[in-house]
Parts: sequence; C-alpha cells; structure tokens
Amino acid sequence: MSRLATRFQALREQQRTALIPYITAGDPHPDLTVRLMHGLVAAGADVVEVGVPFSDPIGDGPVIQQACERALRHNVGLRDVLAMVRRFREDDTETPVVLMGYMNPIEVMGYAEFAKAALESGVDGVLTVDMPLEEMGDLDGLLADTGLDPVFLVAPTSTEERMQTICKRAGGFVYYVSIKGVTGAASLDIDSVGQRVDSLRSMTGLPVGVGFGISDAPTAARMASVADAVVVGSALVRRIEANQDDLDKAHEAVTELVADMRHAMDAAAATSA
Ligand SMILES: O=P(O)(O)OC[C@@H](O)[C@@H](O)c1c[nH]c2ccccc12
Repeated sequence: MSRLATRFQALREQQRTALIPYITAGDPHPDLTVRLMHGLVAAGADVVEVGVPFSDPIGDGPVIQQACERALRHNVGLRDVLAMVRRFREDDTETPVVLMGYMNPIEVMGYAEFAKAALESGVDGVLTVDMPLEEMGDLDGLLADTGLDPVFLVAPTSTEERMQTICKRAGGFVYYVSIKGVTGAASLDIDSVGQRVDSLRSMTGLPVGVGFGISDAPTAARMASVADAVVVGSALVRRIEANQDDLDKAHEAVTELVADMRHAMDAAAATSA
C-alpha cells in the first residue's frame, strides 16, 4: 500500500480529517525547507505538500507567486526540491509527501527520469497544475506504474463526466478546489463544497481533500466536517513572507498556525462525534 493510502486508512479508522499544509520549497531560503517540513509534522500535519518553485505559476495567486520568486532567487529547481525530500525522508519515513508543480521542469527532466527520481527521493504523490487530462498522455499512468500517486484537481466548474474520468485515474486522494480562481483567494461556501465532495465520494473510494482559501483555524475546522483532508497554503506562506528575514521566526509562525488548525479540527470533530 502506498504511504498516502496507509495514512488515509489510519485517519479513517480514527475518524480524523487529514491536515495538509503546503509550502514552496526554498522559500524564503533553502536552509529552512527540510526543517520546516519536520516542523509541520510535529505541529500536526498528516501529509506535507511541497511546491516546486516556478517562474510562471498560473494557478497561484500573488502570495505563492512571490514565494516562488523568493525561492528562485536561490536557484531552487526540481532536482534541489527532490534532494530536500530525500533529506526529509532520512528522518521521517512515514509522512506522505505530495510534490506540487508545473509541467515545464518535469518535461525538461523527462517523464520517466522524473518519476524514478521522485520515487527514489521519497515522494509519494505528484500534483501537476497546468496539464489538462487530455494532454497528459500517459504521465499519470507512468507515475502510477512507478509507484507514485497521481493527484488530480477537480474544479467547481468540472463536469460530471470529467469528475468520473479524474476519479478513475487519480491516486492517493482527489483534490477538490473549493473556489473558482487561484490559490490564496477569500470567501468559501462550505455547503456547496460539501455537496461537491459528496458527489465525488459517490464516484470514488479515494479520500477527497479540499483546498483553496482556507486561511484560519475556524474555517479549517468547518471544512474538516465535510472533507477527508484540508489543504492550507497561502495562509502559511503569508507568515513566511512576513518573517522572511528570520528563519526561526518564520518556522515558529507557520507551525503555530498549523497547530491551531489541528486543534480546531480535532475539537470540532470531538464535539460532533
Ligand atoms: O493557497 P490556498 O488558497 O490555501 O490553497 C492551497 C494551495 O496553496 C496548494 O495546494 C497549492 C499551491 N499551489 C497550487 C497550485 C494549484 C493547486 C494547488 C496549489
């Protein structure tokens, strides 16, 4: 069983919702990333999502765009990110890592070499943003054959048919994007998200995660009541941005919010049980 499947099964048995924090690798400095990944886990993360910095991140809002810029100033590329995951794996063999990235660096490396290198580094799932299913060819099949879970995004605008196709090809979990637009946006309609999550659940046995626009502990707790996983990115990256000149402070500010979210999610689950 994959590390993601193992983790989600354990959470299901405990009736807990996964908390998946996102950070951009190399932001604000490559020295922080591996330490911060461990810090996220210590604060209550169940899965860690790591972004490969990219110069033209079309799915991202200004907060994560700037995180990419900070990381690119230190020339952090795909191979560096894989090396960071490998270092993380030396001390944590259990927490699943999802690599989030844009297609260009993967194409440059070559699909087969990328899949092999990602697996060897200890990556578990791969989420590519700018690759529509129709053009993806067999990247997801190659990933799956290599032992990596292809994680797909489902948008509020996705048709029923598309959702079905994604559910068939996805691995690890299905990522429902809670709003139209880019990462870091505000305002969420929990009820309509809940309905979409339910319809995805009727199509797949995979867990359904929700991300985009979840920025504080109360919202994370409310989302946790409708989803199998809650993904949080920009709210954490904003804290990195605010503390970019002090890595210890950045670490503290980010892990503090993750711990707050974890507590709020668990407390809400305890009162509703
Ligand atoms: O930043 P938000 O609104 O909290 O959303 C999560 C998100 O950051 C993370 O999953 C992610 C970062 N970049 C992406 C690009 C596309 C899809 C998802 C992502």
